[in-house]
Amino acid sequence: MDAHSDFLTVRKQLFDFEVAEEEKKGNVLRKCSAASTNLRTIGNKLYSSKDHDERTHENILSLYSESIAFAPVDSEDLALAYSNRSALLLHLHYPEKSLIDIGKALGITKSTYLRTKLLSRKANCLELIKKFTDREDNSSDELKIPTFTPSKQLPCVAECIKVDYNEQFGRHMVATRDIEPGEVIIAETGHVVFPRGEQMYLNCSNCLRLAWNGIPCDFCAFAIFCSETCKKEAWNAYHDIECCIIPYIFLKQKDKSLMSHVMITARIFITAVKREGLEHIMHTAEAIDNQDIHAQNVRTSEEFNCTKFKFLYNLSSHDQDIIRHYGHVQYIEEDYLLSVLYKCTNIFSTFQKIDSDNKELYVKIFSDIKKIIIKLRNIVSINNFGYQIVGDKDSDDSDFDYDVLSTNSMKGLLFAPCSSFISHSCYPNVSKIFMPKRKMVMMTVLPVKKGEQLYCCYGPSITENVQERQAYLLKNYYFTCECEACNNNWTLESFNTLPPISEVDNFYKFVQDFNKLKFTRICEDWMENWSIDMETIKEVAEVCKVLSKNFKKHSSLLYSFYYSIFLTNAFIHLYQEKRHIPYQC
Ligand SMILES: C[S@@+](CC[C@H](N)C(=O)[O-])C[C@H]1O[C@@H](n2cnc3c(N)ncnc32)[C@H](O)[C@@H]1O
Repeated sequence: MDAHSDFLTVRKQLFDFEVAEEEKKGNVLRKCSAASTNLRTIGNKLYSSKDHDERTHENILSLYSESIAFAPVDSEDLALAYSNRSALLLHLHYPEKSLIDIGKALGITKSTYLRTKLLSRKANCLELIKKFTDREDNSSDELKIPTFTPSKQLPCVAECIKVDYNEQFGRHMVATRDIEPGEVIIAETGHVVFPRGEQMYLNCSNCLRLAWNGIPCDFCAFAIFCSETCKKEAWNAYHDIECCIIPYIFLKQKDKSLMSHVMITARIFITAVKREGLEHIMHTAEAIDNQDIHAQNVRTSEEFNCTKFKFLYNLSSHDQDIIRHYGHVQYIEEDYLLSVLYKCTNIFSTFQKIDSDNKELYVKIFSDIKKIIIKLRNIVSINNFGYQIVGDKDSDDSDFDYDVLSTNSMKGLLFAPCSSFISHSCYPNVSKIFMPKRKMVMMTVLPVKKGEQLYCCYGPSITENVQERQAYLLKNYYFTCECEACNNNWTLESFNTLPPISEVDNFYKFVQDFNKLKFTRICEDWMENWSIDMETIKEVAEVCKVLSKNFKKHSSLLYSFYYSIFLTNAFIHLYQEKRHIPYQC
């Protein structure tokens, strides 16, 4: 193709897209009273239905918050949506949260009828506050996790860890001393997050915190924030630009599960352009793309700055593997992202002025930008973390779901670039938890010897067979797993096949030691009360040591695995953000 036809293709791609078309088709893209009323009405229907459970409460909250997001600024619709959400919050016995929404509604409405209703609800709230304050909200920011001395290489990583490189795993994390189980090794505040499709109006768009009193963006209808601070932070970092494109991305992206990937890509790109300037990031990208693979992987400590584009653009992207898997299908998303950014924002203003006679330059610039967006999208695919939370115990006593991998408990995606240097293992020695304000914390759940690699679990573990887990990792992360468990064909079943007693060197001594540790009491206590504290964790660690001292390698692996699961659950129980939407009302 010659430069002229390239130029025509680029122009067509950038200009043929007519945003108004979507609205002509009746798709709601902006704040709109009718859409807000509609959402409120659906919420009201659910609210007045007979049976409420946790899921119903969650749906009503989401619908009222969505109605708030669609209501035009300072409109009666906005007042009504806040008013309805205040009714739900009072219904859930959250009088203090209800008062916040009542205040917002009173500040807007001109209707005497609504004011009277709101004032009467306010009196009910105050009455209830006299009896008790809001139920405990477990999404506190102040949960204290054990701290560590930061490494010089990466400040969010403990000094007992360094980033290393080899051909087999690429960059990975290695222990620089023996590490005990239970040590915190990484505490990173994610660079950006994006909520999962159906969670968009429940959780803060900027930090993923459950937004009981979510406040809307003043311009678009596609973001809810947990506080004015998050709203401002998002606006300054990326939302001023994102706000103009998000409706179109939302409409175009049929597969809502991919929406978060595209939006995280957009946020990384916008944030980088705002911080470092478009020309600068284009030069950086070109320099990195032209480096040989060794130079790309071995970095100096000065270059480990997680907020810098140079660092982000250097993460693993498996570009060639992705093309092999998906062909060019994925590029449609990036074309679209580029075209809405061009059409609806001034992010490319430096280049938009280029004289269209300089066709070659025009084509080069936009194909270079497209290349950057494609690579960022691939980086997001490989390096994102699913931000998980756990339900609260009393939401369903009989059937408490601790399945932390369940997608139901996933709020959205978190992009935490430093933590993504850690490799995967199906028998991991590190576990991760998610805390408010985009924080992800990793801690060891098995002993790690100096020089050993640290591994967390990207999804599958030895509870699945080797073929299944390898297929999952190849499909989602484009690698054939070379962890110890896969190399040795380990599964839980293969551990279970050995008769434990024949494995013990001195059975009676072992039984004596074991009984001293009252392991059964610990397990019973845990199952009944979920009461795990640091003392219990230490006791279980002792059990683990006795087991590994007395058992030969194979059997001790089984116990170590159970121990690591115990510790993982203990940490989740102690520290991870919990979703407590009451199931009773
Ligand atoms: C999130 S990145 C980890 C950091 C990456 N090694 C780097 O150099 O940037 C995931 C990639 O690391 C490599 N990797 C991680 N765990 C692995 C494993 N168990 N076996 C083989 N490769 C692995 C794969 O290339 C995978 O796509």
